[in-house]
Amino acid sequence: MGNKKISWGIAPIGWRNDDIPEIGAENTISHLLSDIVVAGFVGTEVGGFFPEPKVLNKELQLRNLKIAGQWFSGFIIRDGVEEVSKAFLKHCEYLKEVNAAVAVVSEQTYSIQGTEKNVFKEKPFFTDEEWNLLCQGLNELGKIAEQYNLKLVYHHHMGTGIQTLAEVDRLMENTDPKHVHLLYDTGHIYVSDSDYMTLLNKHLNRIKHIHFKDVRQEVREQGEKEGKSFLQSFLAGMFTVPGDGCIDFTEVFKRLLETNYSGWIVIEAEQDPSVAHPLEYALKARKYINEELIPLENGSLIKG
Ligand SMILES: O=C1C[C@@H](O)[C@H](O)[C@@H](O)C1=O
Ligand SMILES: [Co+2]
Repeated sequence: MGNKKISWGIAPIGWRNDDIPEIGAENTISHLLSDIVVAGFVGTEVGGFFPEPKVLNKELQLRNLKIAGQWFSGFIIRDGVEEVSKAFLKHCEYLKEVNAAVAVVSEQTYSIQGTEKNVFKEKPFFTDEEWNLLCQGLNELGKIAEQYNLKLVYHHHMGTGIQTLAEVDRLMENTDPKHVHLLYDTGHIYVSDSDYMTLLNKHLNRIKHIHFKDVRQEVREQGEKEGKSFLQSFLAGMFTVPGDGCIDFTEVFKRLLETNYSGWIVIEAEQDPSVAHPLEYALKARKYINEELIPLENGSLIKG
């Protein structure tokens, strides 16, 4: 039997992308959710185009799908935690209604992820005072999430103040492990640091949510040479599904099994859906999981 402690999901980002809402706009919620079932995944994350909880729950129920969580852009440094808490409360209310497990938080103050800046060279850095504000603020948001039975998982991200391993280390050291957990995104840490195992090994006990994102090394190198932005990089095909890029997910998955990881692993591969057919890539991801990862559990080929 597949490992019951791990739920395999796939994010809407291959069909529609909140960072560039125009692309894939023809993909409806029914289309997305049905594709997810066809590809053999048990859930997804909420995208910006998702409907109100009642409508979403009906669509999920019809397909026996679950919601893992949803991204939240925080501006704790820019706006202060009081202001951010108001929006975060609403976010958590929505997530509770759709029975999600995690609230994915990323600090977007000074972020260049949606701009035309060179994502390989122009990321922001926080001052000591800003670090304090952020860490204290995240502790507060984490407590709010718990009131809704959710875990706050912090998403390190290219082009933001929390991008590198050193920055993740500092964030983990200065936030309360009771309230602030970590989302491990293989693609973001690899593009940033050319390494994905150190973060995993160092912060295993804080990791409560995972994004499996693979990287096409040649596209990454070309993007770096040309000084591409984050959006230009993913449109050029920097990211792909596990098994299609340079990350060895067997190494990652073995480590997760050894340490009894329990929770979601969500495939998250943003590409231009007019270039990379979303269902084709979802099926490719599932094939890789079934053939290369699940057998590492017990030699079983049954879907998890
Ligand atoms: O988890 C994510 C959510 C997206 O909005 C983001 O840009 C993407 O890169 C990601 O990892
Ligand atoms: Co991610």
